[in-house]
Amino acid sequence: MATEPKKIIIDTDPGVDDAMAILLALRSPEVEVIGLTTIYGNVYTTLATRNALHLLEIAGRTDIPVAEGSHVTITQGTKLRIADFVHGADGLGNQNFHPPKGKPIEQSAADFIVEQANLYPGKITVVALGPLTNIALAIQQDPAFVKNIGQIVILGGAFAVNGNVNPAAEANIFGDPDAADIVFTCGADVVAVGINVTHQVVMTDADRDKLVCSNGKYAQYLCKILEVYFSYHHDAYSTKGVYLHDPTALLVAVNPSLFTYMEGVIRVQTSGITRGLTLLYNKQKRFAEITEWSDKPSVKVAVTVDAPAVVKLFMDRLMDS
Ligand SMILES: O=c1[nH]cnc2c1ncn2[C@@H]1O[C@H](CO)[C@@H](O)[C@H]1O
Repeated sequence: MATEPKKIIIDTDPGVDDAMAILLALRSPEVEVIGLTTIYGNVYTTLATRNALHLLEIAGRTDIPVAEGSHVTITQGTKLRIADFVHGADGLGNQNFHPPKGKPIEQSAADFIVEQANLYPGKITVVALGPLTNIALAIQQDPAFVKNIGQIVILGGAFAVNGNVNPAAEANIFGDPDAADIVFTCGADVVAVGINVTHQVVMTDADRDKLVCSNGKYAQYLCKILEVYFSYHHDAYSTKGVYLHDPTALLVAVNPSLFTYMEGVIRVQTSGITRGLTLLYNKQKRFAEITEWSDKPSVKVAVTVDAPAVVKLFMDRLMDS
């Protein structure tokens, strides 16, 4: 008996590696993308929406709705940290593509996520690739959301390693630490994939050459937008290639057995010099005192990844497109 594909909503701030993840999802029969919701992070939300619509037009999938998300943090903060130096001013490698023809739907991202979780209780997976504002809003808007949502896969956090914004914080959590703390402690089925895992998954310069030489339609598109992302990595890291953050997290929804996990309680530091720090309590010690981790629900955190298998799946599916 054929199993039905898993319904996923991708909450995204495209972004070069977001584009990789979205195109990979559209090439993955294990999942059905039922919507994209947008958020600030790699670009501002308005541009994220435009890029999401653009990517669906490139892919010939304008049947998939795009719902625009929040322009401010969960605490109404407007001083956002935008990573245009990683992805280019347009978020897609400074290619200045034509504006998309399509428009976002009238519903907000949070309303769309809540509605879909209600329509298909236990069946929807949200793959969150940016700051977690929209997901926290969904949790606040609907008390039944936590019970209705199937799973929330989060690209975010730096578990027992340095961050990528500063030594304490990873970019998506740093973008809205208050929202992240709400999502990690909400009680839903949450899986976190931090940069301790995604930094093991590298697309090398040689892999890029392979993409360039392939006839895959999506591969050809990605090659156009990769230059800025590659040169940022060459400057910022000593790795010979780029990290596949977003596609790696997407693959948790596609094939969870590519990873191993541990369970524990995650809290997020929301102020001070370690704002955005994610701290996992692994439950190996029973503390005498009540702590900020006591009585909070556990989540799953990815700890290892079959990196060669992830890179291969990514390459194969994009080259064969
Ligand atoms: O150095 C960086 N600063 C800010 N954002 C980054 C950096 N590297 C990658 N990303 C973006 O943030 C997420 C992973 O933390 C990824 O979505 C990536 O696109």
